[in-house]
Amino acid sequence: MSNSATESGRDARNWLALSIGNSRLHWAWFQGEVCKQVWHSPHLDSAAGEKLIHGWNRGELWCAGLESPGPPGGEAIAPNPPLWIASVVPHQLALWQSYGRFYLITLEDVPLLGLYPTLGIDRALALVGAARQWGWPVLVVDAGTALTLTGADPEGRLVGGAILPGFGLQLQSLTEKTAALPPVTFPATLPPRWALTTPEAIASGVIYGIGSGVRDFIEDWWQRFPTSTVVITGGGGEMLLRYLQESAPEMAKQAIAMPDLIFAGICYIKQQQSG
Ligand SMILES: Nc1ncnc2c1ncn2[C@@H]1O[C@H](COP(=O)(O)OP(=O)(O)OP(=O)(O)O)[C@@H](O)[C@H]1O
Ligand SMILES: CC(C)(CO)[C@@H](O)C(=O)NCCC(=O)O
Ligand SMILES: [K+]
Repeated sequence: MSNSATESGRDARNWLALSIGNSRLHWAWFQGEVCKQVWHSPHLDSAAGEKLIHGWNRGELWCAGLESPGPPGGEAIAPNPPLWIASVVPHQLALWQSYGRFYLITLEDVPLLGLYPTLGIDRALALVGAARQWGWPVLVVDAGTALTLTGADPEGRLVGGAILPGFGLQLQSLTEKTAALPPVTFPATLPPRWALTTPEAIASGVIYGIGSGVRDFIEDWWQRFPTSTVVITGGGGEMLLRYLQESAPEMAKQAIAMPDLIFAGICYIKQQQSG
């Protein structure tokens, strides 16, 4: 095979996945089924989105001339990549609809039994992404802006789940709705449970509060499905695992961290649709 044929073969297999979350955009660059790179960017305004699409349409390397979004290191990506999108934020979705190779993933595309119509597509995709690797039954804990638990039974039927404010949102709401509580940045390590400063007391309340809640949900899940895999994902996933390692080491050993779980789900759906 000539060099250029190899090149174009590789380029044809290039595609992008975009998961539009409530706080950020999550991007992945794929070649076929191989995820080459994952990165995150802020939500874009329409000018930034149009600039990016304009570049793609002109056949420019997709990240050319843009500071964001673009993969760290700025590796070359083929022009006009198909863009597979999952969104839980309608106004951010509108931006991408003018792009010619735009594919929107909806609940109808997800082969999961017992779905309810307003279930978040991110939750559905995380579930099938986890099951593809670990099988059913499976429980996904996604520590994003909202923290969600989503479980499915041995037949791949949604059992249900729960939604609560995530780490960042809990910290932020305390600051915003009280007079005396200062902004607290997300700590890198577990705070002391019995804190003697205000910032640590806030961090303790939020982290041990969320952590023990999640632990209780997992215990309940294992009562129902003792062999189920538990997968932890989302920006707050590391903190959650740190909590479990300290407070419930046996549980932590059995929990699997998959930071890029949503992309496993998107890749699976794309494959199904591409035949
Ligand atoms: N350095 C950090 N500062 C603040 N929050 C952090 C930090 N690291 C992790 N987090 C936590 O992770 C969350 C971000 O996780 P993730 O990237 O999954 O979600 P997101 O982008 O906020 O959410 P979504 O996907 O819902 O937009 C924050 O809301 C917070 O709970
Ligand atoms: C819960 C979030 C915000 C998590 O990203 C998202 O999945 C969503 O908007 N869900 C819709 C409601 C539901 O899942 O029942
Ligand atoms: K979210």
